[in-house]
Amino acid sequence: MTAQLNPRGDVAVLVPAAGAGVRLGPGAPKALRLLAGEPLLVHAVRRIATAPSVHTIVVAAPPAEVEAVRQLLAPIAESTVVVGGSTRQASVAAALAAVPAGPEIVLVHDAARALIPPVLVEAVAATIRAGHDAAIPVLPVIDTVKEVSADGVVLGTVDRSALRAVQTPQGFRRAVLAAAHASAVDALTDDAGLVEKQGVRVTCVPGSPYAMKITQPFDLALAEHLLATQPEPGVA
Ligand SMILES: Nc1ccn([C@@H]2O[C@H](COP(=O)(O)OP(=O)(O)OP(=O)(O)O)[C@@H](O)[C@H]2O)c(=O)n1
Ligand SMILES: C[C@](O)(CO)[C@H](O)COP(=O)(O)O
Repeated sequence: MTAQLNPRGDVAVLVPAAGAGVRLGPGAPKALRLLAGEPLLVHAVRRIATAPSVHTIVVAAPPAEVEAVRQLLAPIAESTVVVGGSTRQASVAAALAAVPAGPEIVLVHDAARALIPPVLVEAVAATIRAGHDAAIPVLPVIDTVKEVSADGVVLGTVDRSALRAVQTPQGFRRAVLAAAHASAVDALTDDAGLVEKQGVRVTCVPGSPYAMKITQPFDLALAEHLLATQPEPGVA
């Protein structure tokens, strides 16, 4: 049954899903690759739609797949599907432009992070609601990190105590994200990077291992295993 979003919710979630998935190997665009028999995008949107604050979902789809994505998501959740861009940043900008008047909190969530726990959506949104301009989920870096030269020689060991691995959903006050995209010059890998360039303070919240990004074949295998053996508590 199609999930109805909360008409009194204050959160719009943008889902960039237009990437090719080159690192996953040959095949369909990554958001349409199957995980436990369903496209990654379906997993992500179904979980986002479960979060009680979500008012709007806008998906940026691969240009050749816009109609297919509309049909795919119709039975899952109310959503708007727009044409994605040639970079992640362009896809987010296209989705942002389609957010209707109303939600003042905007989250950006990668379709590639298909196992997103709805509680993480709520935690990031709550941080913005509490008065922060921008919030990102992070995890500690658990490996020793080295700086290495182009020819593979160690230059030094980095102090990892201040390093964090960054996930999505990244959350913003709507006006802050809009201003950052309007002023963007270079393509950056995440939206927090754009608002940092505007001098905006970005607050960290605890991330989740389930919000892992499916990038390489190993990640897809891991996600399959997690779904089969250790599904996130509270997620069907
Ligand atoms: N032009 C693009 C590129 C990426 N994305 C989205 O941004 C998210 C994060 O990107 P990543 O996981 O790195 O996906 P790809 O760019 O598809 O990966 P690759 O670099 O392996 O091709 C993904 O949900 C992807 O679909 C997008 O909407 N538009
Ligand atoms: C937004 C992101 O998922 C945060 O970790 C990441 O920056 C996407 O970048 P990628 O280079 O496309 O993996």
